[in-house]
Amino acid sequence: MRIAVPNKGRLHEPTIELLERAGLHLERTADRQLYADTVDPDVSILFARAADIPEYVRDGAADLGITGLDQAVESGAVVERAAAAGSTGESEEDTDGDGAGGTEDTPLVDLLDLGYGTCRLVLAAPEDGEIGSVADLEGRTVATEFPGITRSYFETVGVDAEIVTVTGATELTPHVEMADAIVDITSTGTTLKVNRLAVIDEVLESSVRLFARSDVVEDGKVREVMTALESVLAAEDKRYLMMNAPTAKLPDVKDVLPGLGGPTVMDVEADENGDGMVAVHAVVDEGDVFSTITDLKAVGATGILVTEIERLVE
Ligand SMILES: Nc1ncnc2c1ncn2[C@@H]1O[C@H](COP(=O)(O)OP(=O)(O)OP(=O)(O)O)[C@@H](O)[C@H]1O
Ligand SMILES: O=P(O)(O)OC[C@H]1O[C@H](OP(=O)(O)OP(=O)(O)O)[C@H](O)[C@@H]1O
Ligand SMILES: [Mg+2]
Repeated sequence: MRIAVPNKGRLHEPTIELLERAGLHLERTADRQLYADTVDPDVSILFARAADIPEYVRDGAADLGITGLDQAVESGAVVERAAAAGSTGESEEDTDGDGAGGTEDTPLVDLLDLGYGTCRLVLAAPEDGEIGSVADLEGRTVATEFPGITRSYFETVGVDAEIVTVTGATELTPHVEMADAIVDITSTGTTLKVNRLAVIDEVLESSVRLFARSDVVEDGKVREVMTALESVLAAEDKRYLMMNAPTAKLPDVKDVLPGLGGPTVMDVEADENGDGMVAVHAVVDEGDVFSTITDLKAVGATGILVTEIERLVE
């Protein structure tokens, strides 16, 4: 089974890190290699441009792909969100398949939101300029790296604008009379601000997803990879707490722990006075750690350890 992942750009490093944390260690010898084996003999990695990954998956060159939702929609694919159990669910976003000129009806299934590369595709125009709403763009020019999504957006809002395709530095185009507005990615908003551009409308919300072709969604290996990635995401905002407590205080300790299920309790040697002691382990939300520790100390827990969790399979 092959997974296509970004070969460069801002999505490359976090994607490799995620695969590693999921236990799919890459075995590669040189940088810029196009292909890598993993510790699992049945899983290999293809490195491709983020924009090409949807096509690799649709064509069957890869079974899974990791890239931005914006790239999947721009590829012209119909993007379906996976239902919880894995069967294909409803269509998401404005992905009627003709958006970016795609003709084939091969859906891409959005299996998992991987939680990074979070950004918005927005329509923006110079601050204090003539363009204050999308209607002002009738007969005007819009520059973008996403011509398919942009064309589809203008069709939906019923405004006839000319689309100019650029491959980068889109924010510059309104200032050199190439375009009256742009459709581009924003996350912190810094680039728009520096270029004195104001957001007029939101076109698409995006983040990095795990995509599959619909015919491989139920495949056992695909499920395994998905579970491994999910286990990393599930562990991210959890911490593992370990502590000792007098056996007599165990009910109080249990009351304080908002853990996943009940805590694990083990007998340990009695203290110097011969009183019974237990070791208690529990998984708690990262956001609860601070207050939980205060409460645990108050009920007599000692030797409290907090550690990160690599993966959590529920
Ligand atoms: N500022 C941003 N914040 C969050 N996510 C972003 C941002 N810019 C881009 N992305 C996401 O990353 C994807 C790829 O963008 P990136 O610029 O890294 O790749 P690229 O354009 O193919 O690479 P390069 O620009 O080096 O050729 C985008 O499609 C989008 O999903
Ligand atoms: O809202 P911000 O945080 O400022 O991010 C937005 C910028 O990030 C992306 O560019 P990128 O850094 O990928 O450069 P690129 O144009 O070379 O792809 C995007 O094209 C915007 O220009
Ligand atoms: Mg970029």
